Amino acid sequence: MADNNQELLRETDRLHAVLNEIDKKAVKLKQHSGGLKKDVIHLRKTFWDDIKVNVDNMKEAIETLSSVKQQAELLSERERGHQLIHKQLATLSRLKDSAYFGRVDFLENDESKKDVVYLGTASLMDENEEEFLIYDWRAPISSLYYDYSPGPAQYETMEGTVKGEMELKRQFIIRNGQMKSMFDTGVTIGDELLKEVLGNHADSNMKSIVATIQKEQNQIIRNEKSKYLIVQGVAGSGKTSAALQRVAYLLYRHMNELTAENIMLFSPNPLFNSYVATVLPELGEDNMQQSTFQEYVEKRVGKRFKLEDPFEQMEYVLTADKEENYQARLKGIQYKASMQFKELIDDYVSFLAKDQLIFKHITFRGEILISAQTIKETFHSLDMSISIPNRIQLVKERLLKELARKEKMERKQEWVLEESELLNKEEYTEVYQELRSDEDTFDDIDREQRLLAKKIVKKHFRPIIKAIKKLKFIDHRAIYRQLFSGKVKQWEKSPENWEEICGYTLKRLKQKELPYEDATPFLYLQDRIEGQKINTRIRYLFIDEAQDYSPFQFAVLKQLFPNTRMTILGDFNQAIYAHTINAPTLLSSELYEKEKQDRMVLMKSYRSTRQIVEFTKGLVAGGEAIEAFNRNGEKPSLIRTADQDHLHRKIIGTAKDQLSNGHQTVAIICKTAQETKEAFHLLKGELDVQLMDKETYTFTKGIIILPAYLAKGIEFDAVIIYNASSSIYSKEFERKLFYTACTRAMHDLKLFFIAEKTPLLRDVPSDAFTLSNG
Ligand SMILES: Nc1ncnc2c1ncn2[C@@H]1O[C@H](COP(=O)(O)OP(=O)(O)OP(=O)(O)O)[C@@H](O)[C@H]1O
Repeated sequence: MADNNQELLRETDRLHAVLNEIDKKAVKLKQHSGGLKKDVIHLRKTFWDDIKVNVDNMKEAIETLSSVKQQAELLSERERGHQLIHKQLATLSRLKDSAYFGRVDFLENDESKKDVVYLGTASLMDENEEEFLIYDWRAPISSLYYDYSPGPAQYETMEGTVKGEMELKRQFIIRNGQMKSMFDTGVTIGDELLKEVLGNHADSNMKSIVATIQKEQNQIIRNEKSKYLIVQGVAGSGKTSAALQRVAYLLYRHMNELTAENIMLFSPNPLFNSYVATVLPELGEDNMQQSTFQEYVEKRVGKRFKLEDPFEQMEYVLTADKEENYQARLKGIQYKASMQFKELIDDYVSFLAKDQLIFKHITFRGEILISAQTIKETFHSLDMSISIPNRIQLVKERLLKELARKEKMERKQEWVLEESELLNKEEYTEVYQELRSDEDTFDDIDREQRLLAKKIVKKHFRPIIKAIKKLKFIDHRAIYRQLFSGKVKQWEKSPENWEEICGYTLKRLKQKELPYEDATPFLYLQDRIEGQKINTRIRYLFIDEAQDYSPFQFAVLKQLFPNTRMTILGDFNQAIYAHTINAPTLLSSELYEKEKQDRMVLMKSYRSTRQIVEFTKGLVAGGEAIEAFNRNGEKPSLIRTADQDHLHRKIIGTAKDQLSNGHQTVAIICKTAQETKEAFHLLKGELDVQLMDKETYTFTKGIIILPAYLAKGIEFDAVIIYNASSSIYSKEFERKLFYTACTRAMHDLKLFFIAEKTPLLRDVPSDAFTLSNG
């Protein structure tokens, strides 16, 4: 047994021996690094000494260039070497703190000697570089630790399955190089260690979970089979954690051909980006690329519209139900997320191909250089059987030719002469020098003037050429608007309420606003006309909070990343956007070809105490199946208050108590940004509270106040639901938002309300919470 003193002594001795080896390795590396550093400094100082610069003739110039190149290569090789050592030293320092966290003894079938495998965040060899003192947790054999309890066990390698018997499984807690505890486990990963980890306080950064990865999470981390790996996991089941460890795993598995530059994570908001940013560096890996879908859309829409973000749309859906267009917009949001709308756009593209594409004039100095009508005629003069994007390319070529002709003609214009007279001295000298280098021309005044004119016109035409190359002559705004106009109002495939949807959309587009629900269709239509943009750099894409994406968005992502493997993680119970009401999302299996998808389901929640999970599972349909990890705390409390003033007094007292009880992050979660702002102004005089809005990129410990949709993906020691009254959370479609808010709590959940509590609590068993008057 692990508490056997002899065993503990043996393990402590081994730990010391390993630490010793780490020290020795570090010393060696430092010596080597010192040498390299000197080399680098020396090379930089003497870079030009060994190079004979000679550019008198071509041959000499080539020789000079090649010796510069050689010298630069030498320098960069030394620099790379230095960086590598720096990285290795950082790994050793991590191992010095916590060398390993697990051990398995495994006897392979038909072998007489067992393998003793110690698992840590990186591997370490012995002095002779023969035996592994520590195995990286991502090594094939390490899988045993996550997948089996003692008994028959097996693991996969490149060569096939290795079978045998696991004779021992042991866990260690090693901190600052000290053995804090160790225990042998029977079950997969002992509850003890997990309980200890989960009982800790929340941080403003996520932590790595390598020591306690659960079997089903390990399957997600190591899955390499399918193009689409789809994970439906209940709140707090470790989806984001598994995704990040999976990134680390992939970087290890494919270390020679994959770098962090080839992996991208789409996350729900910028705050989440900073929340997860420390996990990979903690594991010694570089962070993957991170973005939000909105960032991608924004970049592409550019300045053409005032683009709405998903949070503004959410705010509208939650607060504007009294506005006259509300229903029309809601229907529009749902329709525009669907594949039906995508099909309608496809039909529209065929219609455009005939003769309805809209172009912009190409203008110069306030005059039309090439009219939209001419561009249109050019487009329609081309063979109809050629695809639109190819025809656009041909139009582009012709426009560039035409522009070259116009550029020549422009040189004779009066303004060019005027501008050449107005050139300042520097500009003139520059031109003059250029002319001088052109043999025998400097005394030819006419020639000089012509060249000057050429240069001036060229400078002015450059932005036009650039715009043409970027296909700016297509009027995408007008084309999208036309889709909703009288001209094409009656589509065979248009939905019942198409007129209403058109009315609302046109109103927004005319104000140069692009509602969030129109952003994806707008870009899709643009791509159908210009040709698709394809990203080949990203080889693995992770989409967290996948329930927020519509089938239409997925169609666009699939086109953008045709060869990318995707890991798609989400929870249908947290689908809070209006387009997901009774509609498929990125988690729906019908979006994927059967043979290309692998689906995993996580039912156990690790984040919250058993009492919080028992409460929150009553909030959603099918919640009975959600399992709680067995960690105890207080039951959530519902506190009735008389009015807003009373509510505030109670919240202030509760938040302060939670902090003094040792909770480090306390979140007051409101329904909307509007409610958050109002509450913040009323509370801030008496409570040290930080306001979080969509522009907040980081948060620190203490009390924060934020709307529920920004709390997505994040967790807090204690959560206060600001106002769970029936007047605030009254509609069925707010259920998932309410569930998302409550499931952010790790240890403590308190809900306040005025007069009557929300009807969304109706199915929560009364013994799952305490109810009191404040
Ligand atoms: N195997 C594990 N060992 C230790 N901690 C774990 C493990 N799995 C999950 N956790 C912890 O549970 C919490 C929730 O994990 P995570 O945020 O990854 O869940 P999620 O499924 O993405 O949640 P949500 O959908 O609610 O945002 C985190 O604190 C995480 O560290």
